Amino acid sequence: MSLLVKASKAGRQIVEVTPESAGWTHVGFAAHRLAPGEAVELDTGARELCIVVLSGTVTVMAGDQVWQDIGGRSSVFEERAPYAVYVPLETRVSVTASGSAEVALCSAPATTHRPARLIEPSSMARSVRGKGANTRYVCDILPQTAEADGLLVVEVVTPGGHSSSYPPHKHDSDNLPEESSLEETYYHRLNPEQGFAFQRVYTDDRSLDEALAVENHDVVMVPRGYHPVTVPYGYDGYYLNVMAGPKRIWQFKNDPAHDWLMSK
Ligand SMILES: O=C(O)C[C@@H](O)[C@H](O)C(=O)CO
Repeated sequence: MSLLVKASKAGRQIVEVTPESAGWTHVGFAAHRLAPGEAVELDTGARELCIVVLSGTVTVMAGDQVWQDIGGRSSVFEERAPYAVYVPLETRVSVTASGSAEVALCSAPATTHRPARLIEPSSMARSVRGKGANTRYVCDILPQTAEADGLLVVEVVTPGGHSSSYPPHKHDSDNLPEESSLEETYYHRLNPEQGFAFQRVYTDDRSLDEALAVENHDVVMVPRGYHPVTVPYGYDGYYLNVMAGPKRIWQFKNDPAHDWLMSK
């Protein structure tokens, strides 16, 4: 099975990964393009959900709570954090677009009945990582310091000609404090949209070693292994990461072969 999930060019649902389709246990991801007035409705069931308003403006209803006209980014490449909503398990949800909108639905198994909440852009830490052609821009949407059962959500902009998730790192061994075990999805966007990027997913023994050409809206599933990204000159890359695993801690290990880059 390829780790690349191609996006649908038309229709409301752009792409979807479920634990069943991925053959794993925790992470669920879907992206939807909504026309004005169009809605996506669901019941969270046994999962918690983080709705990320990637672009446009939407109204979110979760149980008896409503957040009217949240969002406002014209594109994921606009230099500002998104609005997001955390929704606990067993909750009826609707997301209705005010104008054209793109939303991400990020989910993981949950057991705690905590209140639904708006996650304001002002509460999200934005940081710059790396140097030179490894510089990238990170926004922590639902980090491990924020309440949730299992979900971690982060977005990253990689300028054209740069690498990110690099030096290559992995988090596939439940071996804290050295490393945690987290499944992960990458929802890729390119600007301009005809661009492409590359992501490699590989393990130390190379029993898994896939080099994937990703286009706008494609998802890469990372069940295990190192997972660096490079974006060619002329195009900027964006991805939204969803991670979850047995413990809600992001503790990664760099590939020893490339760890020297940290002190370059
Ligand atoms: O540092 C980066 O370039 C982004 C990565 O941390 C990315 O969020 C990831 O790989 C998470 O495991």
